[in-house]
Amino acid sequence: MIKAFLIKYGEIAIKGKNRYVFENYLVQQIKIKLKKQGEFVTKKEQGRIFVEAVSDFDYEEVLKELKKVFGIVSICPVSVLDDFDFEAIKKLAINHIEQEYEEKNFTFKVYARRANKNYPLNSMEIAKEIGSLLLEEYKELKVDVKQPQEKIMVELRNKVYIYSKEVRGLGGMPIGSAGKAMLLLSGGIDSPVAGWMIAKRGVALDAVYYHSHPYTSERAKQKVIDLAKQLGEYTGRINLHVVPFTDIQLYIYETCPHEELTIIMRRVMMQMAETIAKNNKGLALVTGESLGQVASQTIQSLTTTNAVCQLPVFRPLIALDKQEIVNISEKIGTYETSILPYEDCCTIFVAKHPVTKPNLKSIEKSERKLEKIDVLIQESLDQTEVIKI
Ligand SMILES: Nc1ncnc2c1ncn2[C@@H]1O[C@H](COP(=O)(O)OP(=O)(O)OP(=O)(O)O)[C@@H](O)[C@H]1O
Repeated sequence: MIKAFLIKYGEIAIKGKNRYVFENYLVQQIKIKLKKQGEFVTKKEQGRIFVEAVSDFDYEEVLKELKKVFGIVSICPVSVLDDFDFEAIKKLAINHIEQEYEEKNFTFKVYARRANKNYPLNSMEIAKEIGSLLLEEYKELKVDVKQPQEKIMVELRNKVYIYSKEVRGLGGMPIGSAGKAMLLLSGGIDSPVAGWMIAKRGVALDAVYYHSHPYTSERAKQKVIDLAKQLGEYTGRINLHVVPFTDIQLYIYETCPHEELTIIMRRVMMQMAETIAKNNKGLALVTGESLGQVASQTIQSLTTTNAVCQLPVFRPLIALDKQEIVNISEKIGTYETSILPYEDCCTIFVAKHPVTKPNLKSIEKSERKLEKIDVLIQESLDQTEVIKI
């Protein structure tokens, strides 16, 4: 049975002197992901990562987990041997084909590499010997040196490795290698996708959700928790900050011109997210905004929102169409939850004709009427519930 995997990574390999830092993050993420799958030895080995099971494990489940680790470009199930005796290597090759292929009727080419140049056979000879062996053993196999369906890799390094299948990983950078950010997570389609995209660049995530009970229900909150869990499958631990937002929203509603509600509310959200981020080592904010999607997502609106933030605001969906966002959300598994029909606080207090080109000065003028806002913000931050996902 296959008990090991060779993990290949792309972008990390072109890092300079601090490449090892990124490799360490990747090893750490793999270890975290496989924790519940059994016992594994995970270590760096010559520009790749080698994962070997030392207990029983579920092959499909382990592959599924590894396919959710950012930084991995491909996963090769590998047959491994400590014995360099060529007869033993031949047996390993047969074993490998037996385990990896039900139908043995493909074209193939053997590629060999050896680290020890004193080994009695050179790479060409190893490839030739193993190729002839496979042809002899499986009558339906054919060699195709130009466009083989299967590439059989035989590598003699510190151990003997034989692999032939490469399962594609997600790519990107390992979580944590690019710091941490605070995701503004609503129950919609967009923000989970935005979080996933930023996490793919190596950013660990915390999340904040503004909950306007009783205008938004417990089910709306549960939906956000479920989305955070689905996102957590890729990002690892997320601290979800559930901020009570009703009093703030009502106060803005009573005090400010209704056409400015959305933009003022958004500025308060960003301001609070920034405070929570700064208290939790967050280096940036992330939102699911996409240019032109709604009134609060025009260039003028985004500029007005940015004006209240010191931290950088990442909007990875800014140039994506709705369908492109939907496609990603289906791929990462958040779509079905996102389309559940529970209300969001932004949609409840929305004006009929919101400003689409807000002017910062007039927004600030309206905000000056919000004399109690600092007190309300502080109360709401004090009552924030932190859910560990
Ligand atoms: N209740 C909320 N809690 C936390 N963040 C929110 C909330 N509502 C909106 N946001 C943030 O503001 C962004 C824009 O929200 P808006 O409702 O305008 O757009 P949207 O396109 O419907 O986004 P989404 O699909 O993510 O809900 C969201 O992507 C999210 O990052």
